[in-house]
Amino acid sequence: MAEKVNVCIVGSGNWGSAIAKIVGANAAALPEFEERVTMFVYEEMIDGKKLTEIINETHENVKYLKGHKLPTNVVAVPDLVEAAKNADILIFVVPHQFIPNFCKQLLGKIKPNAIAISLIKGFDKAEGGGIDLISHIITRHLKIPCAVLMGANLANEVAEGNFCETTIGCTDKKYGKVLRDLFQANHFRVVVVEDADAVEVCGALKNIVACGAGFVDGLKLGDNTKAAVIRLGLMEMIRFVDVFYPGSKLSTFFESCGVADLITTCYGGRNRRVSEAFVTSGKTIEDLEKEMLNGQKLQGPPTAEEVNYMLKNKGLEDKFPLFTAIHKICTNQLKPKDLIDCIRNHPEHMQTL
Ligand SMILES: NC(=O)C1=CN([C@@H]2O[C@H](COP(=O)(O)OP(=O)(O)OC[C@H]3O[C@@H](n4cnc5c(N)ncnc54)[C@H](O)[C@@H]3O)[C@@H](O)[C@H]2O)C=CC1
Ligand SMILES: O=C(CO)COP(=O)(O)O
Repeated sequence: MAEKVNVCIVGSGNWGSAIAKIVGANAAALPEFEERVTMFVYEEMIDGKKLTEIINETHENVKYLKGHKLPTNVVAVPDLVEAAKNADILIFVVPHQFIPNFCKQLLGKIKPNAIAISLIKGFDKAEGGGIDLISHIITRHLKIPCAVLMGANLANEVAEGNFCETTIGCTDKKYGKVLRDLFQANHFRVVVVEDADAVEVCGALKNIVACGAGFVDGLKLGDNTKAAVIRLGLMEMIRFVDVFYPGSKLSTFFESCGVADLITTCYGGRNRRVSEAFVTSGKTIEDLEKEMLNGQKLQGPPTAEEVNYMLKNKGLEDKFPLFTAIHKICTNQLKPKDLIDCIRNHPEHMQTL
């Protein structure tokens, strides 16, 4: 690591902006970091003015995190390579569907000894019928190590300064300290574990379950049904990690990235909210995303699609009936009311005595 560690935040949406509050404050306060933090902002016009200019003048991301001041040492940069080129630590925090394109743009343009950390929840479809973890895509394209940070971290609540926990998954212990220093705050407590793949998979999969929780809310089936969906979702998450990421630890599910993130997203997240409206309004998920989220992006429906792509290819759809039903509801192959029939005879109910 450089004498003064340079940090770049790649992304400036709802979570990107909330984490910029913490990272910016830590970079300003801690001697190991360079004070100036660059933040790549996907440029757009807001009432005739560039978003980067608004952020640099008012220190507020008025579109994605209204009402919160960013530290003045966080500098919005509209050019991705310009923002990232001097960074020793690259924090990736963009909706997951954009990451392959970002990696292409950064290839050969960053410091060769930089490290990355991904806050992105989602997968990408891989050739051969499987899926890729976002951190693996970053490492493969940019040839740098990539840790992950996932947890029960609804961005607006983190920005408010309400207490929460998070999990950093980092296979190389030597980066654990600098990453914890960069993210830890009084209200944002970091636990570092080595089981990085499982941490990342938890973060991605819970967004699918949150859609199921939203359907249950929209159908007004009550809290017991929602608890069943959350429990079966957790069991499918554990089975998924068991099947596709063997060697991972069950204990990882008890970190913030596991059960805690599953709960918070199934009660307070965007995926839940839009999925509820999908049932009650009869509109499409794409239309509701535009109407309700003002440019923010849903991760659950595309993640359900990516997971289904792999399960279908491997003939495993029936082993994951909840994930499968949620994907089929999102894509109108099933009606929301069919959800319960799909999970009534879940493999979890078939345990022999
Ligand atoms: N918002 C939250 O509460 C949390 C989000 N996350 C995860 O963090 C990741 C990023 O989420 P958010 O920061 O909330 O993003 P967001 O949902 O607010 O998405 C908007 C961002 O996408 C950018 N964008 C839109 N179109 C684009 C394009 N064509 N190319 C590149 N960028 C484009 C926008 O400029 C904006 O920065 C996601 O994987 C999400 O699951 C994780 C924890 C909490
Ligand atoms: O990941 C999140 C909380 O940890 C945010 O979930 P949503 O994208 O559903 O809002």
